Amino acid sequence: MVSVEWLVKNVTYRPHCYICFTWDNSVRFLFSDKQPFPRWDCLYWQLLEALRARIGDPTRFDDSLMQHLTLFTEDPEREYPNQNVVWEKFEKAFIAAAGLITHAPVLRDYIYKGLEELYYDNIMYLELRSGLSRTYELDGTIHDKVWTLKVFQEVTQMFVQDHPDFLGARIIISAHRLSEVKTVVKEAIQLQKDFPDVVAGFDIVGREDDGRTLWFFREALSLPAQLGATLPFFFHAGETDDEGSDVDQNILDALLFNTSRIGHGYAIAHHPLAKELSRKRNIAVELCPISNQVLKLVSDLRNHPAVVLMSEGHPLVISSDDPSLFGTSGLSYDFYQAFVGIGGLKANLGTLKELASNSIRYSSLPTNLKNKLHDMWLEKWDLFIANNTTKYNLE
Ligand SMILES: O=c1[nH]cnc2c1ncn2[C@@H]1O[C@H](CO)[C@@H](O)[C@H]1O
Repeated sequence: MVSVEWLVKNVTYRPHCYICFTWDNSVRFLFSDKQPFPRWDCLYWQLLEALRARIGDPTRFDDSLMQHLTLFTEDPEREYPNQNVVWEKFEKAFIAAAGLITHAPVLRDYIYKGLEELYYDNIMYLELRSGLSRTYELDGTIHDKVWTLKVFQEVTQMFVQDHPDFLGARIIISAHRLSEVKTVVKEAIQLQKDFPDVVAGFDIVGREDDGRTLWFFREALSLPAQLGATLPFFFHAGETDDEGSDVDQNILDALLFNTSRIGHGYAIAHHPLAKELSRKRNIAVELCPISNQVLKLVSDLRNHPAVVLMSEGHPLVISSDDPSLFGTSGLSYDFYQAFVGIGGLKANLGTLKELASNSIRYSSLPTNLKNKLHDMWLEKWDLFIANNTTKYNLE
């Protein structure tokens, strides 16, 4: 969520930060008040402060750290020849960042800073997918998910106090498809009950193509209904061009499990029944145009199925997926790509207005807050148009 520039230039310069270079050319970070013990993936931890004092060119070193935390490369065609290679690097970057972000004092600053970056891009409300990782203190004390969720709630409230035109933020609790999904569903049910204002729902994340299907998790996903609990689903589904495979069925299963939105939904184009269901039930597809290009799902946006969805008036919203890993921040970059690349020559101001309005319409907010947010946004929109009619020739 937060730019890697901040992670490297601010967070890694804080005291007690250790680094380790792994055998598979990745890095790990750990804050500790004593020399950390070797781990299976990390034999030798070095205090960053001491390491930086020894090396000649700290700027180059910091640049190399940033490269570990993003997908940026000078030569993407050569470095990432296919989806497998780029996904491997992608997951490594998440693991590298985790050591920094899950340090309890950093997490507080990180959430605040993340909201700030969105706020500077005129974003007024956030729905964030998060695994709610456990967090750790300098002495090794571990906090559980409840603690992490409370911190998210506290920091968000603080941010809203400081920025009254920001409405708030909610979390979609996300389980990695390689994890114990059933356990996470049970936890999520409880957290949704205890924090109904903060927990929007549940999702399963991680690479879809070589992972377990939604159908594989059917028992876990039936739990909320069986227990009479509220746990709206916001499934990633159809982030694949692997037509006809088991994972290609996820999109239909997501709908049959009553998903509230569909993350990516790239595969929807060749499932007419799923497309019809999604349209009829008014289930929006979350487009992530930059993610789809960087992670090599599509090389040219004009070939993105959303080109057709948009011209059919299918419910669509824009999402940035993992902005800092793609070297972007906020949402404007993705709006731009959707506008120019997917909307094409027929896109106009009305396209942008519809997409922005959809963000609110298809959010998980209760109706009264949705209306409030929509009014707040419309006022800003009208003011912008009024002030810029001549400048941008908006007539
Ligand atoms: O676009 C995506 N599709 C599926 N999974 C994703 C995407 N972006 C991030 N993650 C997953 O979220 C985890 C971090 O919490 C990562 O491990 C990654 O697998």
